[in-house]
Amino acid sequence: MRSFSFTKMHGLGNSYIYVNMFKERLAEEELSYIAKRVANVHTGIGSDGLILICPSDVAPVKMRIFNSDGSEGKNCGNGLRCVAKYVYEHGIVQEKQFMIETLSGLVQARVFVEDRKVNSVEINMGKPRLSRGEIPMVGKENDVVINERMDFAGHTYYMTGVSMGNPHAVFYVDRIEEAPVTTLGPIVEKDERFPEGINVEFVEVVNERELHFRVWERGSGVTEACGTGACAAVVASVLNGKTKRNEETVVHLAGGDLYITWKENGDVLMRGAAETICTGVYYY
Ligand SMILES: N[C@@H](CCC[C@H](N)C(=O)O)C(=O)O
Repeated sequence: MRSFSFTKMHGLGNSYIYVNMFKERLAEEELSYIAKRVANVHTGIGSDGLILICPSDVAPVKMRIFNSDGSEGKNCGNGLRCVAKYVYEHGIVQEKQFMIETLSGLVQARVFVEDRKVNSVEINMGKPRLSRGEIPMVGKENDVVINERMDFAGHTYYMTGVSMGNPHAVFYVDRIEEAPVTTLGPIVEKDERFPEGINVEFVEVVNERELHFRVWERGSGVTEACGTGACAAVVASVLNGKTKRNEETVVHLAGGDLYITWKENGDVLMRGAAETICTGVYYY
């Protein structure tokens, strides 16, 4: 029987099993299988997926994220904050500001420390990518998708598309409690107009500085929070004239709040909590 040490962490209830690949060895061809196994709440540990904290050639650390269905994502906002907390608290980095490599590029992390513990983290997520080609979405490669009329399952909706290194479809609703997360979410996720699938976000605008938010994540379904999704929601809201550029917006997710600013220079800043739940050894 094989085993590895893990740490379970969460960002606003979006939980992953984190494995320190500076110490552990997992076979590349087994990663998808391991993600599915550990995520299972009955027969595994229970999580939204698996995150590997890996050595990098271009930064002090690299994050890889696998959803609970075993698919590999290219970015994860809540995961980045937890990785930043982990590497700082485990002495893998000594600075309070450092770069993290992801499959979609480099981001900058800044940890806020009290009594040697990281209590919140800010990530500069870089610039959103807005063209259909970048999201990716079928159609004219360079066109943006802002409040575009789209039909799903015979009904008409209006969608804004944003990539934060991973793809997001943002829909506005009048009341967040009535958002069709579990009905429309899976239909949009697998729609053939999104060749790599898509994360689906529902947003209620409270005012110019506050949004309510729920998510159906590609590869994991309903989760308590999605960091990249919350960034996409703020970018979409600026593009739709609902919130302001260069001003912090509070996004209320099911698991708590994130503070997000789409800066004048194009970068998106995301700030919020990162928590350790437990550590253990997993046998498989
Ligand atoms: N929960 C994450 C996003 C995880 C990956 C996503 N499901 C995808 O496949 O793109 C976040 O906090 O951003």
